[in-house]
Amino acid sequence: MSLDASTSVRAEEADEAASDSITEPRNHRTQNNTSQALSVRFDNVCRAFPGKNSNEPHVVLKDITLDVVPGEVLAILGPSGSGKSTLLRAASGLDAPTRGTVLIDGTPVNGIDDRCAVAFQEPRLLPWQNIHKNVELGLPQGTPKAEAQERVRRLLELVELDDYAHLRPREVSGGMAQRTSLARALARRPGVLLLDEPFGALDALTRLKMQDLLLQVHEAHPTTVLLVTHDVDEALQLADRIVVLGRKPRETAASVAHVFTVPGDRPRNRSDEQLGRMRLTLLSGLGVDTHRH
Ligand SMILES: Nc1ncnc2c1ncn2[C@@H]1O[C@H](COP(=O)(O)OP(=O)(O)OP(=O)(O)O)[C@@H](O)[C@H]1O
Repeated sequence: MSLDASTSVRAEEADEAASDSITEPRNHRTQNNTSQALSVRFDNVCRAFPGKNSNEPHVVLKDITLDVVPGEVLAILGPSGSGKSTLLRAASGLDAPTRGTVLIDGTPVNGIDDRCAVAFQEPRLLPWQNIHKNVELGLPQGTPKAEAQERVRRLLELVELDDYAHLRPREVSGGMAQRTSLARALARRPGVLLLDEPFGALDALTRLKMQDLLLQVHEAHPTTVLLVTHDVDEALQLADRIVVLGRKPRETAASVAHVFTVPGDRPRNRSDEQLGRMRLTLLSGLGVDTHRH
């Protein structure tokens, strides 16, 4: 994001928006300037916040140890408040663990990390800029002009917005705005793409279309993806593995309760029986009574 754009972002969005001001990754490029997918390691990550009504800290995440291989799509599921977004923020450097380390490509994350790009549930576009410009804002600073134009053109094509590039965010649908946000994140060619409920605010049909689009995007840019979602079916459709965060009885802190490897190649058949069984297991792991389903 250019300096003038980043300085005009609303204050309450400033910390997340800082992830959009990430500059060109320094050491993670191949010679043809495509990004490499990078590994992510959560090494004994704990995060506690000051307790609201007591001196006791509010421990949210405890002893999270997890390896994500380059190019993997990892979905993170868990009950509301179990620390999914907090875990993602630790990977992006928007937040820091109280204990433990996050390593990207073997190097600790220390502050906002230019190897990651983040997309949130709300697209957070600049309302006074058109779609083309909003995608362009994701480009690393110093991208040569001709390359920048070509990259934005290709991304707009990839997310099927090439005919709408001249419109402003208020003139497009929620799904189109979210596609713009995804293209902006990809413009940086991140080694790790962090998606926090990216389709959570969309209607059911648009959400399914966006899932298919994300698969196409991942095929075109096979980066490492960490996807926080509440949607079990979305996780089963998109992920190589699904991590479920959970708490022990009488504890506030969540840790890794289960890790599932999702069977079958993508795109997966949504009515596959094996996936259906895994769906029930996941739902019951999330505390949903599955007997009636
Ligand atoms: N900056 C903060 N200061 C204090 N507490 C925080 C802060 N950030 C998160 N928390 C607390 O950490 C807990 C986990 O929040 P987080 O948003 O990571 O959960 P989540 O699993 O993503 O929730 P949801 O599914 O509802 O979005 C919550 O109790 C929240 O209040």
